Amino acid sequence: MSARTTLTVRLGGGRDYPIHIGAGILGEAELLRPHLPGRQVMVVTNETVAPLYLDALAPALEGLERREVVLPDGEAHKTLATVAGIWDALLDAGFHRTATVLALGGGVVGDIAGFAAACYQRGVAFVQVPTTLLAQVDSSVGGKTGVNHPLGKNMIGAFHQPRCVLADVATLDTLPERELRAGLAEVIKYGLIRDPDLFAWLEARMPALLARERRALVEAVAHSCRNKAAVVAADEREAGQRALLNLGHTFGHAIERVLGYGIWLHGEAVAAGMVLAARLSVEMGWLEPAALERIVALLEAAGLPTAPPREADGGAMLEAMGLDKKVADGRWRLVLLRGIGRAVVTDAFDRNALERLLGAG
Ligand SMILES: NC(=O)c1ccc[n+]([C@@H]2O[C@H](COP(=O)([O-])OP(=O)(O)OC[C@H]3O[C@@H](n4cnc5c(N)ncnc54)[C@H](O)[C@@H]3O)[C@@H](O)[C@H]2O)c1
Ligand SMILES: O=C(O)C(=O)C[C@@H](O)[C@H](O)[C@H](O)COP(=O)(O)O
Ligand SMILES: [Zn+2]
Repeated sequence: MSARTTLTVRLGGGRDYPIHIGAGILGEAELLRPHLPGRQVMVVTNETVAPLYLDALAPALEGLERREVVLPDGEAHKTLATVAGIWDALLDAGFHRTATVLALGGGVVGDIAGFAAACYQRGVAFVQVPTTLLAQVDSSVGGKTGVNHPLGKNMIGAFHQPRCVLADVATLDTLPERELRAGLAEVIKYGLIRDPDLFAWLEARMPALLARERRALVEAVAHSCRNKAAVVAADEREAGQRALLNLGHTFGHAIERVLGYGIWLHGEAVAAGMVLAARLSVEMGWLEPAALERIVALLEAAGLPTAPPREADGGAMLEAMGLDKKVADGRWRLVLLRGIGRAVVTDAFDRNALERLLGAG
């Protein structure tokens, strides 16, 4: 694979969009400019990312009417109140329907900014410039935007697709180690749900990824986005197979909520959640114990947790899981595994086994 690559998310109806992946592409105007409907751009970023990357982005926006909103950092700020602050800034600036909201940051900034864009004047253009591994491999693609509610993760939101995604892996140089590892959880997820070759590649290339070798990072982002783009193109609004992207998330979101948002990182909670899903799959006789061992070994190699934290009470986890967005008319659905690279969405799981697994039986 070359140092840079471009993929396309195929939605049809004139809504296809590019994902540009490379090192040092942040300031390249020609990648961004064709996707901006007007001259007004509101850059939404946070207090950590702004001093690191606002200047590097500037050449891409030269000559435009550019404003910034700098949010406080952290999952705890992924709230409706933060979104309201962005709407205030858009109105204060006199921004019109031809404005673009550009998210510069990780998944938290992207989810918040995307939701602000989805609602402002009933929807303005949105561009994603993800600067964490997790955001580059997952959250910047696919159009899920939104915020948390005290009772549940991502409970308030909208589907609002970006016009363009610009993933500059050079920005990952400054990412804290713990955040890099958290991003790897979502990469491993794609291997587990639909790409056994990616899983095997990760088993071989984990040291290179942890060493942040550029080539390995570009490949990991490209493999991940290729998988996500295919799933999203086939099922944009999660009527069916898109729910596979939720592997580990019913458990993971419950961990995040029960501990308090921001205590465990999203990727960490998803890692532990994927192991719980794999263990339940083994209990059901759907997954070979040897596959579970491979999954645990890969997550350990990435330095990720493979069990929920002791403080996450099983009963509280179950209660949180009952609010999951895949629950339909009270019928729970989980993403389970029938092999590495073969996930299913199912309501045919053993409730007693689930309760035993969480220590809530
Ligand atoms: N919309 C989706 O499809 C989707 C998919 C997966 C996750 N998510 C959401 O994404 C969020 C997690 O995103 P995340 O893991 O990117 O966390 P994050 O946005 O909190 O970023 C992690 C940390 O890294 C900092 N940071 C960002 N870029 C940096 C850089 N280049 N150098 C140094 N520091 C940097 C941030 O300020 C933050 O402190 C969760 O809220 C999760 O629910 C959404
Ligand atoms: O894009 C999707 O679809 C996903 O499920 C990707 C997940 O990694 C992501 O965490 C998403 O925000 C979870 O969605 P939710 O609908 O369960 O809130
Ligand atoms: Zn996720």
